[in-house]
Amino acid sequence: MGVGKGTTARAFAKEYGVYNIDTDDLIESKENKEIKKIFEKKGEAYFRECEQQTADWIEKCVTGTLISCGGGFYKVKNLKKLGTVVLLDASFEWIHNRLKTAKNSKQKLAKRPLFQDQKKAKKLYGEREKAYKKVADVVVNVEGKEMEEILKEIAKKCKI
Ligand SMILES: Nc1ncnc2c1ncn2[C@@H]1O[C@H](COP(=O)(O)OP(=O)(O)O)[C@@H](O)[C@H]1O
Ligand SMILES: O=C(O)C1=C[C@@H](OP(=O)(O)O)[C@@H](O)[C@H](O)C1
Repeated sequence: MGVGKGTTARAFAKEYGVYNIDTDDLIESKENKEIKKIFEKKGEAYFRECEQQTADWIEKCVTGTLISCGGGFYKVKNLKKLGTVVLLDASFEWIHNRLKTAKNSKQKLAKRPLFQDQKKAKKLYGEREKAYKKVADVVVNVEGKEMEEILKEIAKKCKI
């Protein structure tokens, strides 16, 4: 949540001339609702089902594409069948601080239902930290780094 998956994926796609898709965008489009509204109206469990359906579609239909995802997507059953898993890593405090001090920070926090309560968000981060590292093929620490450096590190570690 807020580490920069979407932004980095878009920058990477531009730099390396590949196509990229985002699982949250795909879900919003299919459901014709913003993520926030899906959580409000149908609940988190339903959203997780949407993520699994998206993962199933990716496994069946998508190749040669950079995919960014939501922070909970790592839980889909077939994650390791989808491709190289890149973890963008940063501390909770750093992520929270960047979101908090961003230009339209209210909006950025509001669109993330699981980031509404800072204590709960930190707890979730703590619970996921180990699991993220376990599923990742490649880990790139992004804290305090310029985008150019992040992109180079991803490309090098993924041998692109
Ligand atoms: N490398 C970066 N440098 C500066 N700001 C960034 C960078 N990556 C992301 N951001 C900012 O951080 C916020 C969260 O990024 P986003 O890509 O939406 O994260 P995620 O997809 O992981 O939730 C956005 O406001 C974005 O503009
Ligand atoms: O961490 C999570 O469980 C979620 C992260 C969000 O995406 P970002 O990681 O882009 O904020 C979005 O998928 C949804 O609000 C749930």
